[in-house]
Amino acid sequence: MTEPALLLDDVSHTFGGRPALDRLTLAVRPGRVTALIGLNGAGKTTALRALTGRLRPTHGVARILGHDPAGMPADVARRFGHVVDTPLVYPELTVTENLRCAARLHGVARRAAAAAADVAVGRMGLDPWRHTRAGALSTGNRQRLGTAGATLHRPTALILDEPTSALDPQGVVLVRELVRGLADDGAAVLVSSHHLDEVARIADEIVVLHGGRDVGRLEPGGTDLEQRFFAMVLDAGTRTTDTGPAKTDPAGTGSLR
Ligand SMILES: Nc1ncnc2c1ncn2[C@@H]1O[C@H](COP(=O)(O)OP(=O)(O)OP(=O)(O)O)[C@@H](O)[C@H]1O
Repeated sequence: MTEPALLLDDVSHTFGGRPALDRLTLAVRPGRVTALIGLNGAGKTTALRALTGRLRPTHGVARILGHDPAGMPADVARRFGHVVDTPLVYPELTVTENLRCAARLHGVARRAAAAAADVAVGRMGLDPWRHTRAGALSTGNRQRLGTAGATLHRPTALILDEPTSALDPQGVVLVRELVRGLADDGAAVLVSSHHLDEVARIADEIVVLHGGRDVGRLEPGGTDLEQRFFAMVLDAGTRTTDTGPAKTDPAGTGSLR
């Protein structure tokens, strides 16, 4: 079996004594998309921050392509892409300039960077805004730009924290195609989301987090995902963090917000 390209091994983290992650182990192998799903405060972003090296976990090990994320060699860092917290976008630069910059930062040669930026503009539906300053973009288009910048070098390991949270239905489809395309080319992708319907369409595996713990897996092709999600969360109890009681979804949107 191939080695995981993204790995959290027995990772725990506390904030001021409060557990945010509790012995979480997660491995994403090349060609696979894993979705992390959970209620607000479940620990999704903390897990992704630990994996990207933005947070040094209290216990356990994080690895990106076999390396400590806080000290990746440059050639490994160039095969990695991520958007966690705020996307790396320069507000004073245009969409195209930002993407060229992102390509260069990921080690793409100058001439190829211009071409990669053009492809990324098209792929994320940003053509009407290619000469717009990033600071003047709508929230959704800024999110499209962040995702484009993190993926235009075709990373082999990719982490996206709620990549569709601000997107319209067209943007959701574009992100889905992008993520699936990268995975089909061999990338390992870890994506967090609140939207079961959406992750069921792109993920090979759905990991349910609650109170910082892995409380079970959902089969993306399965039925009654939402019911099974809430059953897992209720089973796990409400003993940790500020996750709070499980919420229902009266609007039937499939959103867990
Ligand atoms: N910098 C921080 N300082 C203190 N507590 C934090 C910090 N970041 C996260 N937490 C706490 O850790 C727990 C997990 O938070 P996290 O942001 O990882 O959850 P999440 O699943 O991403 O939530 P959401 O769906 O709301 O984005 C929560 O109890 C949160 O309050």
